[in-house]
Amino acid sequence: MGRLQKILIPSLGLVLAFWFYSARDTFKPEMLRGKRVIVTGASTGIGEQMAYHLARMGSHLLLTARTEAKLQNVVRRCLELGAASARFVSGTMEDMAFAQHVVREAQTTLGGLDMLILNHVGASYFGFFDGDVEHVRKLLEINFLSYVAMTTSALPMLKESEGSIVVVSSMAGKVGFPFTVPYSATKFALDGFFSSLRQEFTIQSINVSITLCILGFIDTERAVRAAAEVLAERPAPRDECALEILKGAALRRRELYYRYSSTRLPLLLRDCAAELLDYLGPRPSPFLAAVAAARFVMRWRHPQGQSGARSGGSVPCSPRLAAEQ
Ligand SMILES: NC(=O)C1=CN([C@@H]2O[C@H](COP(=O)(O)OP(=O)(O)OC[C@H]3O[C@@H](n4cnc5c(N)ncnc54)[C@H](OP(=O)(O)O)[C@@H]3O)[C@@H](O)[C@H]2O)C=CC1
Ligand SMILES: CC(C)CCC[C@@H](C)[C@H]1CC[C@H]2[C@@H]3C(=O)C=C4C[C@@H](O)CC[C@]4(C)[C@H]3CC[C@]12C
Repeated sequence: MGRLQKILIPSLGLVLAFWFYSARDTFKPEMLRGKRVIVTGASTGIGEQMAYHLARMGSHLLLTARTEAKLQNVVRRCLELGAASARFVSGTMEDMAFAQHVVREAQTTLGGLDMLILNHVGASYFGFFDGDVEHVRKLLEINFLSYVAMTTSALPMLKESEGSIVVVSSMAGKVGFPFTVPYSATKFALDGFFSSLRQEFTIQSINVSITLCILGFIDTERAVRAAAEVLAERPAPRDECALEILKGAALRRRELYYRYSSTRLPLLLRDCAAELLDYLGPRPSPFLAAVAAARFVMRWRHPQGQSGARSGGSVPCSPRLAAEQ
């Protein structure tokens, strides 16, 4: 009886705590109706899918990316799907002045902002770190500094609306993963900045939520092109991923994990047995990695039609694949 009490009561407590914590509120699409939302990196991939979901929910959309022609199509589709309004601004997030300009557009065209979704990501390579420091700097500007610049400019509007910031990050921003060294560094930086900022908001009673999204492998074109040959894991669907991000944002969650089994569960292991995770965890299948490396060497020797490898400075035996545009 004594042993039963010792095990049963704490277990029951844990189950109740988990149930209470995970079922606090439920998402309803009306939560996003009429909301004024910026989505960055909205010309393709997860950002494009978020724009379509928001359009169906009746939000006002301001979309951005570099490629005008793609943005035009996404805006047209958003209007067909029922967006309250949809427009775009095209430009590069390498330029902090452009990042700030997008936020000013929300002020002038939407009269304010309820949600800032930071999702864009600059092109990088999927292969061994090649020592290119300039590439790391440029990627930090696109994937990290522009997020900081947009947040800073948008804060007065977000304070006014008691709105939300959504930061799209990755498992590679929580654990070290081979072949994504520069990318991973930029995602870790996001966690440091936004998790600290969230604490300051709490101390200052600033009612702006920050949702950090920890994603696993998703089936967007660029990710599949870059990594599907090397990774044993099957990518998760981008439209479902986009909806989960929006649900987490609307419910003002601090972090969200998609998919849970390939993100939250390995992270629990990281926190209690980091070396075990290094050994077991985010590691490509050795067989697939060898096949990819062999294919890479073939392409490197016969570069016709090859799109992935950069000329000069790259390590010939690295499985650098077509992650660059
Ligand atoms: N797919 C995956 O497996 C995973 C993705 N993630 C994260 O999800 C987010 C979306 O990823 P995903 O949809 O796969 O990415 P995509 O490569 O499909 O899309 C990236 C978007 O960013 C835009 N972009 C690229 N460079 C710039 C730039 N210099 N300035 C402005 N915009 C730019 C692109 O448009 P354009 O080229 O027109 O500028 C595009 O709209 C990213 O933050 C990524 O890190 C996280 C984990 C896994
Ligand atoms: C602990 C393990 C069970 C989970 C491992 C998850 C691994 C396989 C997942 C987590 C994050 C994923 C990468 C990512 O975030 C974004 C990109 C950019 C894209 O252009 C090319 C693909 C790439 C590198 C993804 C590759 C697969 C990664 C490493």
